[in-house]
Amino acid sequence: MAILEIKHVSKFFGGLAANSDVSFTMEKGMIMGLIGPNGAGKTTLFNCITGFYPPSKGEVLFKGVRMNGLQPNQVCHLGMVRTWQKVRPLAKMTVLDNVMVGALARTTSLRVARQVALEQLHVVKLERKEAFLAGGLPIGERKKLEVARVLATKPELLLLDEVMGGLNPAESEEIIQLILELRKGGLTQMVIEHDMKAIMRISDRIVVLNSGEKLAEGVPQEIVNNKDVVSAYLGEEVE
Ligand SMILES: Nc1ncnc2c1ncn2[C@@H]1O[C@H](COP(=O)(O)OP(=O)(O)OP(=O)(O)O)[C@@H](O)[C@H]1O
Repeated sequence: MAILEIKHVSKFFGGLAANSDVSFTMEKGMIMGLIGPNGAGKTTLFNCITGFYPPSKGEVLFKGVRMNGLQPNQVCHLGMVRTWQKVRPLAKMTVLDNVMVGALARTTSLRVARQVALEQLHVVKLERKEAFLAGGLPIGERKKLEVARVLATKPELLLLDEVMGGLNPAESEEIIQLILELRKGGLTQMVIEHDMKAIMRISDRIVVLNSGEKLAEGVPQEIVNNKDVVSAYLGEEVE
């Protein structure tokens, strides 16, 4: 059974269709790349999947359960969680406490939450910063902190929204390796990313959105060779 089924999802803001009749499915353990030009509707689709917006039409099934109408915390509890393009850590709290907030979605024990948070800081290689204030971290480490915080909620499906945005090549490479490590551990992931080389490397399949609609879907090689995709990205580097 597919872990995620997006069925004919549309989202309207007044007269604007930010998502229009989008359908695709994801199998457990895969990485799905979600790409498209600016304003294509990628973040809106994340919001519709994870309960931040109710879809105007269509439905989202996670592990066969209908997500429409659920709140983000309920969706998180069922095992699906997203990161944000613009990371906003709890600036005046330590790095460890930030990650404990994620862990507390699953436990009421501070001791257990601390243990889970330390494990996740180790996964993202931020363990040496556990006592630092989150607000003082540089952007590369803030992004890792955001990933640790959502990992601490123990998701089965993780949605990453431009987690490499604003990072230098070395920091991006660290995130790529992290995403690949998480896949090895069996975590299913959907990744929005503008860095085409990165998305081609990590994705098992890719969905392309354009003006709210699904323009194409396939393995990376099919997407690179798709004329419609190339023309949607005219002027942007696809390979
Ligand atoms: N809350 C909102 N109210 C009104 N319009 C919105 C809202 N959120 C998004 N939009 C519009 O919906 C369209 C899709 O936006 P969205 O942010 O989903 O695109 P995107 O593909 O994630 O873009 P980017 O790559 O620039 O982040 C845009 O035209 C945007 O202005």
